[in-house]
Amino acid sequence: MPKVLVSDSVDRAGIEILSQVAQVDEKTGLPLSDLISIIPEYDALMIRSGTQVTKEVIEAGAQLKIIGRAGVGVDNVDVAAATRQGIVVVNSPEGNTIAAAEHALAMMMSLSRYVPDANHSVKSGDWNRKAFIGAEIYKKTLGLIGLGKIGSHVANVAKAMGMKLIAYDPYISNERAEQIGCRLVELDVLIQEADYITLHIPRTEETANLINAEALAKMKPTARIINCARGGLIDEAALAEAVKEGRIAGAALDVFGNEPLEEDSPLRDGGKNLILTPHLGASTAEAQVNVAVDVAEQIRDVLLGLPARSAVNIPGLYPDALAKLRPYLELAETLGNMVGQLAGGRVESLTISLQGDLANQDSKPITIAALKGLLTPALRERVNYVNANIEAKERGIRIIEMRDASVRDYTDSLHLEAKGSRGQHTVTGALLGDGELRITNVDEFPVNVPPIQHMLFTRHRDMPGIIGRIGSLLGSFNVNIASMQVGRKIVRGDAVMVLSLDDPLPEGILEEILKVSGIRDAYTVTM
Ligand SMILES: NC(=O)c1ccc[n+]([C@@H]2O[C@H](COP(=O)([O-])OP(=O)(O)OC[C@H]3O[C@@H](n4cnc5c(N)ncnc54)[C@H](O)[C@@H]3O)[C@@H](O)[C@H]2O)c1
Ligand SMILES: O=C(O)CC[C@@H](O)C(=O)O
Repeated sequence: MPKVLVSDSVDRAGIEILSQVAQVDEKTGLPLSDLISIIPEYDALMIRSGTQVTKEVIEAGAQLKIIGRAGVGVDNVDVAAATRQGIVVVNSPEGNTIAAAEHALAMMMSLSRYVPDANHSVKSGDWNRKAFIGAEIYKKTLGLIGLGKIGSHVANVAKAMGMKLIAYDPYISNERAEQIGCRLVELDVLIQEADYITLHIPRTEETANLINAEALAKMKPTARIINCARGGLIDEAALAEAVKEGRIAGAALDVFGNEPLEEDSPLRDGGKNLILTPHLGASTAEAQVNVAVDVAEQIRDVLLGLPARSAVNIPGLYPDALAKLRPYLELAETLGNMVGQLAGGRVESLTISLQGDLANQDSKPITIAALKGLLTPALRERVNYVNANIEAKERGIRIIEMRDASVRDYTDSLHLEAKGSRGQHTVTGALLGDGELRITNVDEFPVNVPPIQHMLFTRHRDMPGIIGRIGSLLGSFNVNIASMQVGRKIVRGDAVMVLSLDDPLPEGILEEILKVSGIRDAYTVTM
């Protein structure tokens, strides 16, 4: 009988499902070293946010077939290490949507009417009605940062309560926002116009510290901000100061940069205008049953040799088909991610061309993998092989599939073309004999580079000195170049440069690159 380790507390409904097919051991609060020493015995691991599934845990889990996260965020799992080892990582992308949305709404109402402090005051023997004069939310403007599943539900409820809605989400179409009754605006406008700001975005390189001291300074003095999404989106020290000094009216946080929140965090001294909860967004009886059942069913299915429905890293295919397709899926996902970033946020269409021998393969999983890659910068772990198609359709992305067996530059290659806010861009990639990925063409210019985490692409005029100038500029910002490739069709004509970098590009450098004579465009791509 297979063995499942449940290392965080999950609802009994999940344990009962697992017990039908496996021996289930519940061992919560294990130190990392203990987890590493016992994990080799297990076929599956079920967690919430309390267990850190590091590379070491995954490498020790020689028998592991699946890691199930009873919740959305897989930030506590090294997904790349799991994928390399062929371990399926599954989550429950929707099981706690309503719970998290309702918590954000509860925070908004509590902030407006000082519910926590008023409650505390009565319980301490006081009857002070003057200290708690609140504000109405009716006819106030709610600014939603992120209009995905949770943001949309918050918007619908807030609309019914008479609020005006504005939203900032660079990956959502105007049509979708209109359906929800929201006006899409730029971030700066939202920050300056909203009476309430609520965040419903993942934490990514792009969103880390999105609400910093500068943004807080632009908010209305009567405005209140709520974060029930992820820690690290708001500068906590700057927020504590802004609330303390009355530069904004209040803040409510459920999530923090470090959890549990540090004892000496300045947020703890925020008074009645700062409400803190210990990451309770998903903590409803209903959500806990939903996520436990959703994930336990997937673990059961994978242990029985069936596909998982919400795999974050590997699509829901039968194991044999999956083993054959996996390298192409990785290629498609990488190219999708890359072409989406080159095309800019709001992608209108994606054309996927299967070339050479690949033209004879089942295109569906490859298209889904490309869409998953395309949507990953926006949705992170919320996009998976199951929902990528639906998410793309909801965003109004037109998908075109093509096959051309006659293209024979490589045995098989994949060509993606995306049209977005920065125009039309293309990327082609292939698998080398050893299974290594190669980008073989960018914007129809031939190159030969392996994809890596930090990359810089330029469009420029092929002319003497340009490569040296870009190299020196990166050097002056202390950015190390791992490799560099130039692709051109004719000498001294149009060209592309692809630089693989050891370090992320610091702020401001793109503007400097664009000033270099001969450079027409420059884009960063982070994988
Ligand atoms: N507090 C909790 O317990 C709890 C519970 C569930 C979910 N969450 C978190 O809530 C967040 C939102 O979840 P969801 O289910 O709505 O996710 P979702 O994927 O459905 O929506 C996220 C939205 O953010 C948008 N987005 C991405 N990058 C952006 C950017 N730079 N600027 C503006 N918008 C951007 C995306 O386009 C998308 O529409 C996630 O971080 C999730 O982990 C927290
Ligand atoms: O309560 C939890 O397990 C975390 C909930 C939430 O942040 C999630 O990512 O699903």
